[in-house]
Amino acid sequence: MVGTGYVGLTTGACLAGLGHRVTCVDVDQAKVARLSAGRVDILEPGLSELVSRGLTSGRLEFVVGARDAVRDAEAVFLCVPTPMGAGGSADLRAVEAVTAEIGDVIPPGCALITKSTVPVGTSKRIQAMLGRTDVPVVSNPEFLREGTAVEDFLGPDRIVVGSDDAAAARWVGDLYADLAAPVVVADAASAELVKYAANCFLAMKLSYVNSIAELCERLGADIDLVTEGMGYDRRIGRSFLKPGPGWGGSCLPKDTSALVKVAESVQYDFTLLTSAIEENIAQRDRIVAKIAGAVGGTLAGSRIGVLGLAFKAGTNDLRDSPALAVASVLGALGAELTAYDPAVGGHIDGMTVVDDPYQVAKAADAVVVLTEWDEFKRLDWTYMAEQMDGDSVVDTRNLLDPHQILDAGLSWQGVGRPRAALRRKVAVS
Ligand SMILES: NC(=O)c1ccc[n+]([C@@H]2O[C@H](COP(=O)([O-])OP(=O)(O)OC[C@H]3O[C@@H](n4cnc5c(N)ncnc54)[C@H](O)[C@@H]3O)[C@@H](O)[C@H]2O)c1
Ligand SMILES: O=c1ccn([C@@H]2O[C@H](COP(=O)(O)OP(=O)(O)O[C@H]3O[C@H](CO)[C@@H](O)[C@H](O)[C@H]3O)[C@@H](O)[C@H]2O)c(=O)[nH]1
Repeated sequence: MVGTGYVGLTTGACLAGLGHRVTCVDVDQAKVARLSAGRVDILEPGLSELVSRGLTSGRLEFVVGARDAVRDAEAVFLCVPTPMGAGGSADLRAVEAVTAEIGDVIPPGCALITKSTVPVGTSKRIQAMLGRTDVPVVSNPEFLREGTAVEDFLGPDRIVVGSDDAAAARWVGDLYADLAAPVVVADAASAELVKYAANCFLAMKLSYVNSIAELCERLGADIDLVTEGMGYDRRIGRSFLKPGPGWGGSCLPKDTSALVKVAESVQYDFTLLTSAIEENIAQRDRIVAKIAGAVGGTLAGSRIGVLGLAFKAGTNDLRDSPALAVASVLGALGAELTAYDPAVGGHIDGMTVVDDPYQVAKAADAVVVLTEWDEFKRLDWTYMAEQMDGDSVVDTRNLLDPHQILDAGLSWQGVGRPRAALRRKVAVS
């Protein structure tokens, strides 16, 4: 397993738990030392336990240096980063570096598997770089979500394996036999495209929901009721319908951008997807405007309490966090920010990060919810109101019970929920 991040560590620890012998490799020596001592830095329920069990059983080990690690491997998984590169395409330097590092020492017959998200054509490129016909290259994209990585890995909706060597693809699919998930066996290009097609579909779904939320505000409808009504249609589904400050995280932004670039490379103008990306920026700007409105129109000199910094609840990952993006625009426009996130501490430029949620309310003109942590629902909002100078609460995740906020003497604004929508929700039977 090359790369011990969200994907590599989860895959390694889970496969060890399923009985495989796994060596996890990273270039980060300090991380390897921590992991070898059983210390996991990321917030992933169940992962520490799996790592400890793997270490104790001897089925899991952590090392620096891929060359030695792959010498007697039957399968090598590439789980290294593929961030957004200059110009918006996927940056494949880590994938290529590992391929170059191990290319001449992978044993014949060993499958080289891309679990990293890589553009269509990467399997072919790796095969060409290897210059070997005795090492099949297989695409096996990963669909786990951060915050539920172990649960998602062990209970996937599907496994996708793709290669121009069909037998190798099926062999990789068999590694997951214990997971009882449907296995889609494909050619390499199709498997690589599944990953982008899925992530970009999710991003488009969210941009669509955020657009409908905007319409709700302008038309006096309630997005919670609209999405509830939509979600019962099994063709649409109930999940991924929550409006918010925009979608983010380490995957959706870079993967949407990369697919636009892939489309450009074959002269296809993917306007549906570029619109979804533009809509995501517009959503962030509308949220900033809403917050500005809540402090009287001028952010300069205002004091804003920020609840939530992570890109979604359940993770301490700040990569491409919409919460941080909104906060940084507020800061750039002159607002003074005090922020709290249950999973994030330390210094962040442009704001004071505190470790007590009530401190964000101190002398604040407005308090803004940017990440949907359940903990914020349980705050004593009467006490929050007493701490504040102003009375505005902007709930960009529609997380709080508006009635509780109003009862505390504060004003409440959500997303796609005009004030008229504060009436009781219509029950669906
Ligand atoms: N994070 C997710 O939820 C998720 C889900 C599915 C797919 N993916 C994809 O999986 C890939 C990895 O993502 P991640 O979030 O796990 O990354 P990450 O940043 O959490 O971890 C990557 C790890 O790879 C290590 N690394 C970098 N270069 C290396 C090299 N040359 N040799 C060995 N190790 C090296 C880094 O030190 C780091 O520990 C990306 O392509 C991503 O798009 C991520
Ligand atoms: O109803 C919703 C659901 C999500 N989001 C936002 O969308 C973003 C992405 O959320 P999520 O998809 O849960 O995060 P990730 O952990 O990045 O997972 C995505 O990206 C991974 C990396 O490719 C894939 O493996 C997963 O299948 C895919 O869901 C976050 O900012 C969320 O706050 C909403 O605003 N409303």
